[in-house]
Amino acid sequence: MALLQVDGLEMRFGQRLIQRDVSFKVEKGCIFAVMGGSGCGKSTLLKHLVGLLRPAAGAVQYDGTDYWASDEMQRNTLRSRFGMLFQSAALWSSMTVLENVCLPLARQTGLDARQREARAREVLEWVELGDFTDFLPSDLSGGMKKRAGLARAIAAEPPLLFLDEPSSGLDPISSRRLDDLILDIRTRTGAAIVLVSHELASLFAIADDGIFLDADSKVPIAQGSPRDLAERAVHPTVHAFLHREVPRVKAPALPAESASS
Ligand SMILES: Nc1ncnc2c1ncn2[C@@H]1O[C@H](COP(=O)(O)OP(=O)(O)OP(=O)(O)O)[C@@H](O)[C@H]1O
Repeated sequence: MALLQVDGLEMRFGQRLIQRDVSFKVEKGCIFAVMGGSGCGKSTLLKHLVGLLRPAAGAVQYDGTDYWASDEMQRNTLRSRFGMLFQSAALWSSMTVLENVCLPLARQTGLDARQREARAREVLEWVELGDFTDFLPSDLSGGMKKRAGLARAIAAEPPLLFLDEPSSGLDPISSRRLDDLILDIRTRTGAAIVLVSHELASLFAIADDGIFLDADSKVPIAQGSPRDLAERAVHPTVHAFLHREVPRVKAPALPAESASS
């Protein structure tokens, strides 16, 4: 049974359709990419996957349990199995890095205070922030904030990790380090990771599978690993995105008089 299964998901804001007919599965240990141009609905999909938005139609299941068919207590249990890194890293500004990482451990595990601190320090070592545990988020660089956010997301070893553009705003070297870190986290924890990203190098390096959402037709237009799609996708939008090309558009016909002159 898939860790995450999405069937016929339809996403709307009021009457406005964002995407429909979204279906896919994510197995344990898979890194799954949500791809597509700006505004196609990638972040909105992630919010549906973590229970922040309710689908207009369709179902999201975790280990066979339908999220929206569950009662509030079951949903809380399901949510406790997710780790999330939002684009902004969303750290608590008045708490130190260590306190930020301890917080989900208090909510999601039965560890006592001493065990929580030991675990938080261990995870901060993984993301190379072991020397910055007492810093406030405002004293960290953008890349360090992302790594602190990642440490917080993985501290409780959730089986499912959702990352919204983890490498946005990072220089190429920091971005590459973050890719290595994500692969390392998958190896260490066995988590399935659902990732929204525009970074082609990162998508090719780490994603095993994925879905491509199209802003024009408002349906997914390709499924597979970014590497495979780059080689075989025939849809011009997918091809252009993965080869960093400007999509070919039909040239407008010239007015009859200028065409003849
Ligand atoms: N809370 C909201 N209310 C109404 N419309 C929204 C809301 N959030 C997002 N949208 C709209 O939904 C569409 C998809 O937005 P979303 O942020 O999911 O796109 P995206 O693919 O993640 O874009 P980007 O790559 O630029 O971050 C956009 O047209 C956006 O304006």
